[in-house]
Amino acid sequence: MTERPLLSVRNLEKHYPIKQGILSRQVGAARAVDGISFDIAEGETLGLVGESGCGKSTAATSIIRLEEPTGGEVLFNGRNSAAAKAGETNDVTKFGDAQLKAFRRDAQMIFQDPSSSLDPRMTVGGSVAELLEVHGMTDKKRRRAIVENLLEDVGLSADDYDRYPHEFSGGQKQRIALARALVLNPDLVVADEPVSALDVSIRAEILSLMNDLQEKYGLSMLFISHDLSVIREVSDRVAVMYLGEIVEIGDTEELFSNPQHPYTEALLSAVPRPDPRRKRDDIELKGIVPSPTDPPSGCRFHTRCHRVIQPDEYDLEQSEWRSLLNFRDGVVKGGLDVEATRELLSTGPAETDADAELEAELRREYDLPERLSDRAAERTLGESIDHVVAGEMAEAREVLSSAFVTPCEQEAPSYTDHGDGHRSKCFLTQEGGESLQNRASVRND
Ligand SMILES: Nc1ncnc2c1ncn2[C@@H]1O[C@H](COP(=O)(O)OP(=O)(O)OP(=O)(O)O)[C@@H](O)[C@H]1O
Repeated sequence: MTERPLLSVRNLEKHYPIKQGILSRQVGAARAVDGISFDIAEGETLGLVGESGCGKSTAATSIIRLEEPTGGEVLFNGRNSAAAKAGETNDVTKFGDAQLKAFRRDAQMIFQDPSSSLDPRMTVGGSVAELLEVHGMTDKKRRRAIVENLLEDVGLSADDYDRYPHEFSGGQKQRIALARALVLNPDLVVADEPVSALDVSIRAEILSLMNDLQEKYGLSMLFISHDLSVIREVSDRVAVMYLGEIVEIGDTEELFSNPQHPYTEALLSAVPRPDPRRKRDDIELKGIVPSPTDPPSGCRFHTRCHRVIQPDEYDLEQSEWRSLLNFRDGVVKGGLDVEATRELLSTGPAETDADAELEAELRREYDLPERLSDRAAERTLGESIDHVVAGEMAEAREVLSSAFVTPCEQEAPSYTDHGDGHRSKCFLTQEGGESLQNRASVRND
């Protein structure tokens, strides 16, 4: 690793305004990327992983300045981007037109759909060579020679120069997109889900080609995927993103073998195992990713976390505590439709006790046992369910939101350093310094 990283992203933000009314007044913001920081060294691949909607693509397009970031810095030390020129900024977010043009040589992007970067009316060679022309190469023969060479480098043939995109398969089109990304000899390639749209049989070929090209061209890469197996294969380091934030970052093998954030742990538990007979505790990530327009308070993952912290006064099974918070949120945030549940039950046998049946159904719906293992918590839960059954929702909300509060929602955790650049953002490892592996494993049965 050289002293100065090729790319340093610092507190990068992209907030989309939410407007309403005829005057289009701004009423809020979608915090798609909300203060992310990382470095990418020369020749290094950083994998960026997370569920759909967590902000990966927005991070990519903001870094490359296809969209204007709303905050933070993107410090870039590429060959042509003027960083070397005394007195000029190396912050991409502040680049003027000339610097931006140079940056567009140094930093290239590859998208999930290769067709998006290919003009169907141009030969593939023409659309790759076009970039050389735009950046000042006037010699047509030279352009053709360079592109023919490159087509061979990406596993196509020089003869493919005069063919059109529709004559190629998806995998071949992604090879052409790679040639297009590489023709200006960039320092950085940002690849956003480059193999997700391809047949599984083709994926391995393209990934291995990308690995080879990276070595040959000495590229740095930001590789985005929702698929941890793909990320593991290509990345030197991995950043895990959740709802606009990076919750964990570290060397690939370290992060995979010793995850420090419950979200990473849950993502890893969903990766297919080489040997399915090997026992492992599957962690089911329940619920959808909350909206970046209204992210949860404190730790953003607390609404789904299987390790969400209990207050000292209770001694509940961890899964009970999770269910209790889900029930609380259902009542408090209005996700629970008591009348619909009651109506559904009213089709059952007439002689059953409707209120008792409703209580049982609510407990079933939220995976709450007949009785919680903690007596005080059970008393409070019982009281709140009585209110719900009686239709006293305000009272139920009051009881639940004052009795069941997790420290995880009260303030945001800061990063804990686990050594060698491995950092995570969770109270569990922050407070005791104890690793997740040393804690009792948590299962969702
Ligand atoms: N132009 C926009 N205006 C408002 N919100 C947006 C806009 N573009 C994206 N978002 C929101 O920002 C969040 C992050 O989206 P983004 O596409 O970056 O996520 P992602 O992790 O790349 O997901 P995917 O893998 O599905 O593309 C989403 O909630 C999305 O709805």
